[in-house]
Amino acid sequence: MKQYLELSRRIVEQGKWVENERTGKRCLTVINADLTYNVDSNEFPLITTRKSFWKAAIAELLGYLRGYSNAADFRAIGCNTWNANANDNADWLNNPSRKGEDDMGFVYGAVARNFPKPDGGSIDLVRKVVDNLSKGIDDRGEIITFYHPASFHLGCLRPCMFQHQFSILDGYLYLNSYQRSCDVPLGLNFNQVQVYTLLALMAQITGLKPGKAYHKIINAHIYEDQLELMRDVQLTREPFASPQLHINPKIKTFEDLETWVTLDDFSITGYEHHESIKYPFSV
Ligand SMILES: Nc1nc(=O)c2c([nH]1)NC[C@@H]1CN(c3ccc(C(=O)N[C@@H](CCC(=O)O)C(=O)O)cc3)CN21
Ligand SMILES: O=c1ccn([C@H]2C[C@H](O)[C@@H](COP(=O)(O)O)O2)c(=O)[nH]1
Repeated sequence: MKQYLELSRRIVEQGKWVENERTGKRCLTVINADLTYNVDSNEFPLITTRKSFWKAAIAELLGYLRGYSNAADFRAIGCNTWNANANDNADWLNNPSRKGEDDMGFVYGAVARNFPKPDGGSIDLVRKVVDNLSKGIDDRGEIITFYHPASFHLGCLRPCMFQHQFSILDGYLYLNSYQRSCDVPLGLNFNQVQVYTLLALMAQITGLKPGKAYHKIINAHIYEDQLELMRDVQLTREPFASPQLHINPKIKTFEDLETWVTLDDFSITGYEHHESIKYPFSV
């Protein structure tokens, strides 16, 4: 929580204004932030200076791992975050490759699970990483990437948290996650949960002990219509201690994640928080 507040404060105090053409709004922006999460000691990086709807963030992660590319599939598992990008953005609505209501196109997990090969066919990057880690193999390239620039025209949004690399060292599993663009008031609240949970889940299904997760953010910003709430409300609140995340120990394989796992398999204890803040969302 301290890292989140420090980054938010840094943007408020040192950020520069940048015009964003896609949303038509200005963003107060800083470049580069490195956050570390202690998955080994179960310090779940949940925002405490406002109420966090953390389950939706885990649902979004599950949808990515399953390769979903439709906002209705995300809604069905408890996540509403893709409705606007799938259905309310004029550029995407006019894109001839959009396959109707709720279609997100070729994005995120759909890319990683079917990563196109230049010589034809595709590979499943998630499966490859899970299979190797389960055998204790780290080939120094255990990378799940959602980033496929040649396909950007086929999706509603470029991936923001675009790559996750796993490493094994001394029996511990580590994760480095990369994020090119970060909406700190709204997106980061979810992205912190996702980086943490991805390492915890991957360790659990591969039989490794979770170590640290490292989260690198490149462009970290606050939209102009979010600034007042962040500066005058959220940043004036005192944070509480981190809660703990509990994952159903019956989840043992990637197939479990793909088939029966729901949000009921995740719970937290020790979550003390201030009241919710409703930040504006830019489509
Ligand atoms: N401008 C923007 N910011 C983002 O963070 C973002 C995008 N666009 N587009 C793609 C995804 C969708 N994400 C979202 C979308 C909505 C919320 C949101 O409204 N969160 C609310 C409540 C969520 C709920 O009730 O489940 C929040 O208060 O955190 C968060 C992340 C993250 N990403
Ligand atoms: O997981 C996510 C997904 C998206 N965001 C934010 C970051 C930006 O504010 C927008 C995406 O806009 P671009 O013009 O494509 O950069 O969504 C996030 O923070 N986390």
